[in-house]
Amino acid sequence: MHALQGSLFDQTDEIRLGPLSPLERTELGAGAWVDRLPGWLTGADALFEHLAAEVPWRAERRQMYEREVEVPRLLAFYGAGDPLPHPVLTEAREALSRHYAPELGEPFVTAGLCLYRDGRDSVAWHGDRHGRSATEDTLVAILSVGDPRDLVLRPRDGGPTLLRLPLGHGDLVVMGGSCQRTMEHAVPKTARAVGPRISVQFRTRGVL
Ligand SMILES: O=C(O)CCC(=O)C(=O)O
Ligand SMILES: [Fe+2]
Repeated sequence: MHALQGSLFDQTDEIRLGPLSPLERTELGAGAWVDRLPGWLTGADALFEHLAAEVPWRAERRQMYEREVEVPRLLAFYGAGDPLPHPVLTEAREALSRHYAPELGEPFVTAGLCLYRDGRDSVAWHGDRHGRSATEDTLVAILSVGDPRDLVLRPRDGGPTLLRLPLGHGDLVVMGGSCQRTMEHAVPKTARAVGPRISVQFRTRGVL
């Protein structure tokens, strides 16, 4: 794993969330949208180091045709009521639940964590469509720390990539509306020399 290159913009060790008011929405069509707030969290490098060391990361294996292959990223999952691995993540979940309550009508309850060790780690095109999000609109909020990696979005029924969002160092992105059903997202592999990134995804009950 590459060493994390500390961001010039994030030389503080104090781990702190800013206000959510500067969130900016991009409509993607067919009821899908994305909200963005770069640098929501300051002290992101310190949070990265804490999570990289303290979270019980698991390598998962997945059946691919005849072979079992390693999923190219490390994972951890915190269900409803599980204590999160840093108090600022609880704060983040609560702030997001408050901010989106009028639109979402329910709180964020779970946290999925992914560690992309280097540019060979990735996640393929998919929607978070297990459970209720297969048929209902939902919100998935992602807080990223570590070196930025691109989250890319395209329509599910074909068509070019509509958005390429570099996410790292405390950036927040929220996928909403029909996004998980009408769009797909991915974090592609990259040949660039990138350091590790951790993504924290907050979801509602029964959405995976
Ligand atoms: O790395 C990310 O921010 C995206 C992860 C993702 O799409 C997923 O785990 O469902
Ligand atoms: Fe996803």
